[in-house]
Amino acid sequence: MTSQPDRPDRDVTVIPVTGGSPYEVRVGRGLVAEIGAALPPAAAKVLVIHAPPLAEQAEALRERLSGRVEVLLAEVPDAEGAKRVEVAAFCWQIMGQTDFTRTDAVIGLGGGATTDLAGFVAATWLRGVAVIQVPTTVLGMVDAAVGGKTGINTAEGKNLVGAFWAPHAVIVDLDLLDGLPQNELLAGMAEVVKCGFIADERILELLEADVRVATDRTSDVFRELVERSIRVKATVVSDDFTEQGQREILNYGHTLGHAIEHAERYRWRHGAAIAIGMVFAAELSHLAGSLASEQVDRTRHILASLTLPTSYPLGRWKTLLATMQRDKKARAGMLRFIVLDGVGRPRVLNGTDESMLFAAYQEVGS
Ligand SMILES: NC(=O)c1ccc[n+]([C@@H]2O[C@H](COP(=O)([O-])OP(=O)(O)OC[C@H]3O[C@@H](n4cnc5c(N)ncnc54)[C@H](O)[C@@H]3O)[C@@H](O)[C@H]2O)c1
Ligand SMILES: O=C(O)C(=O)C[C@@H](O)[C@H](O)[C@H](O)COP(=O)(O)O
Ligand SMILES: [Zn+2]
Repeated sequence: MTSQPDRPDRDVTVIPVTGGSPYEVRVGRGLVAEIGAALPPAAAKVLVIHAPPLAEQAEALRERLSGRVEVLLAEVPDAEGAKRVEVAAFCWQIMGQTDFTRTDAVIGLGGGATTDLAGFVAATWLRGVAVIQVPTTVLGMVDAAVGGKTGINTAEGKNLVGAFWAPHAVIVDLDLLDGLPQNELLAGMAEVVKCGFIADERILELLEADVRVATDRTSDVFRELVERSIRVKATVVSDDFTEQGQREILNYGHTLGHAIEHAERYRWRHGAAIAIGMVFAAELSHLAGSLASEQVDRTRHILASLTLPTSYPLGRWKTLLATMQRDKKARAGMLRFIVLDGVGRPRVLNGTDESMLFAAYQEVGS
C-alpha cells in the first residue's frame, strides 16, 4: 500500500446509495488514497479496525493519515472470530481510553467479518459515530460493506445482535484484493451469483460465458461483476434500509446458509454455506411451483464452476431446521424463505410446511 500513488487513477465508478443517510460507494484502483478525503471534516481521531492479514495495509493507512488525524489501530481476531461481543468490547475499551468523541470515525479494513464488526462498533459507540468501510474481500466489496447491516454472532446463531447503521462512505479499492487467496475470492462470488439470480441475469451470463475470466481479478469482466453486484445491493437498500420488506430478497439462500455456518461453528466460509443455501432455495422454489428445473440445474452448475459446494449431509436436517427457527425473517414461529418465480423475480414464501422443506433438502442432502 505504501507504494501506491497519492492520487487514484481516474477510472472511478461512483455508485450512490440513497435514503435517509445517503453515501457513495467508490470503485476503482488506488482508492486508498481517497480515504483521507472521505473522513468527516471534524474527525480528529480515527480507529482502524483490521484483521491480522491486513496489518501491513493498516500500518500504511496510519502513515498516510497521520498528518491529518490521530490514527489508532485495533487488530482483531481473523474472520468470524471478530464477530464476538468480547471483540466489540475490546474496541470500545480502546475508544474509551482514548476519549474517542462523536465527531471521530471508525475505518473497517478487511473482509465482511471485519466490516460487520467495525460497523457495529461504530453504531454503538456513543450511540453512533461515522464508519468508513474499506472492504478487502470480494464478498465485502459486493455485499457486506454496503448497506449498513452491522452485527456480531451469539452462541445461538449468526448476526443475532446488530444495528442498521449506514456507512459514511465505502471505498472499494480493487488493488486491495492483490493478496486475497483465490479460494476466498471464489467464496465471495457466491454473493455475486445471488445478485444474478435475484436481480441481474447478465451477471449469470458473464459467469457462464467464461468463469476463468470472470474470476480473474485483473479482468474487466470481473470489475463489471463487482460493480453490477454493488448496484443490485445499492438499489435494494436505498429503497428499504431497515428491511421492512424488499430488502429480504438479499437473504436469498441465507436461511439454510446461516444454519450451516452455525452447525459448522463458523469455520466455513459464508459464501460456501450460502452456496448450498441457494441450491436449497432453488429446489424449494421449484417445489413451490414457481421455478423451472432448468434454473435449479443452472444454480448448481454456476456454483460448481466456482468450485463452491452444492450439497450437505442429509443427516443434519433436524439440527439445521432447529437453527433456522431463529432466522430473522421468521414471524410468530413461522419460517419464511426467499424463493424465485424466475430469474430476477424473488418473493417471500410463507407458511411452508416441514415436509416440503425436507423434500427440498433431500435434493441437497448427500
Ligand atoms: N453486513 C452485510 O450485509 C453482510 C453481507 C454479506 C456477508 N456478511 C458477513 O461477512 C462475513 C464474510 O465475509 P468474508 O467472506 O469477506 O470473510 P472474512 O471477513 O472472514 O475474510 C475472509 C478471510 O480473508 C482474509 N482477508 C481479507 N482480505 C484479505 C486480503 N486482501 N488479503 C489476504 N487475506 C484477506 C480475512 O482475514 C479472512 O481470513 C460473514 O460474517 C457474513 O455474515 C455481511
Ligand atoms: O444486506 C442484507 O440485507 C443481506 O441480507 C445480505 C446478506 O448477504 C448478508 O449475509 C447479511 O449479513 C445477512 O443478514 P441477516 O439479517 O440474515 O443476518
Ligand atoms: Zn450473505
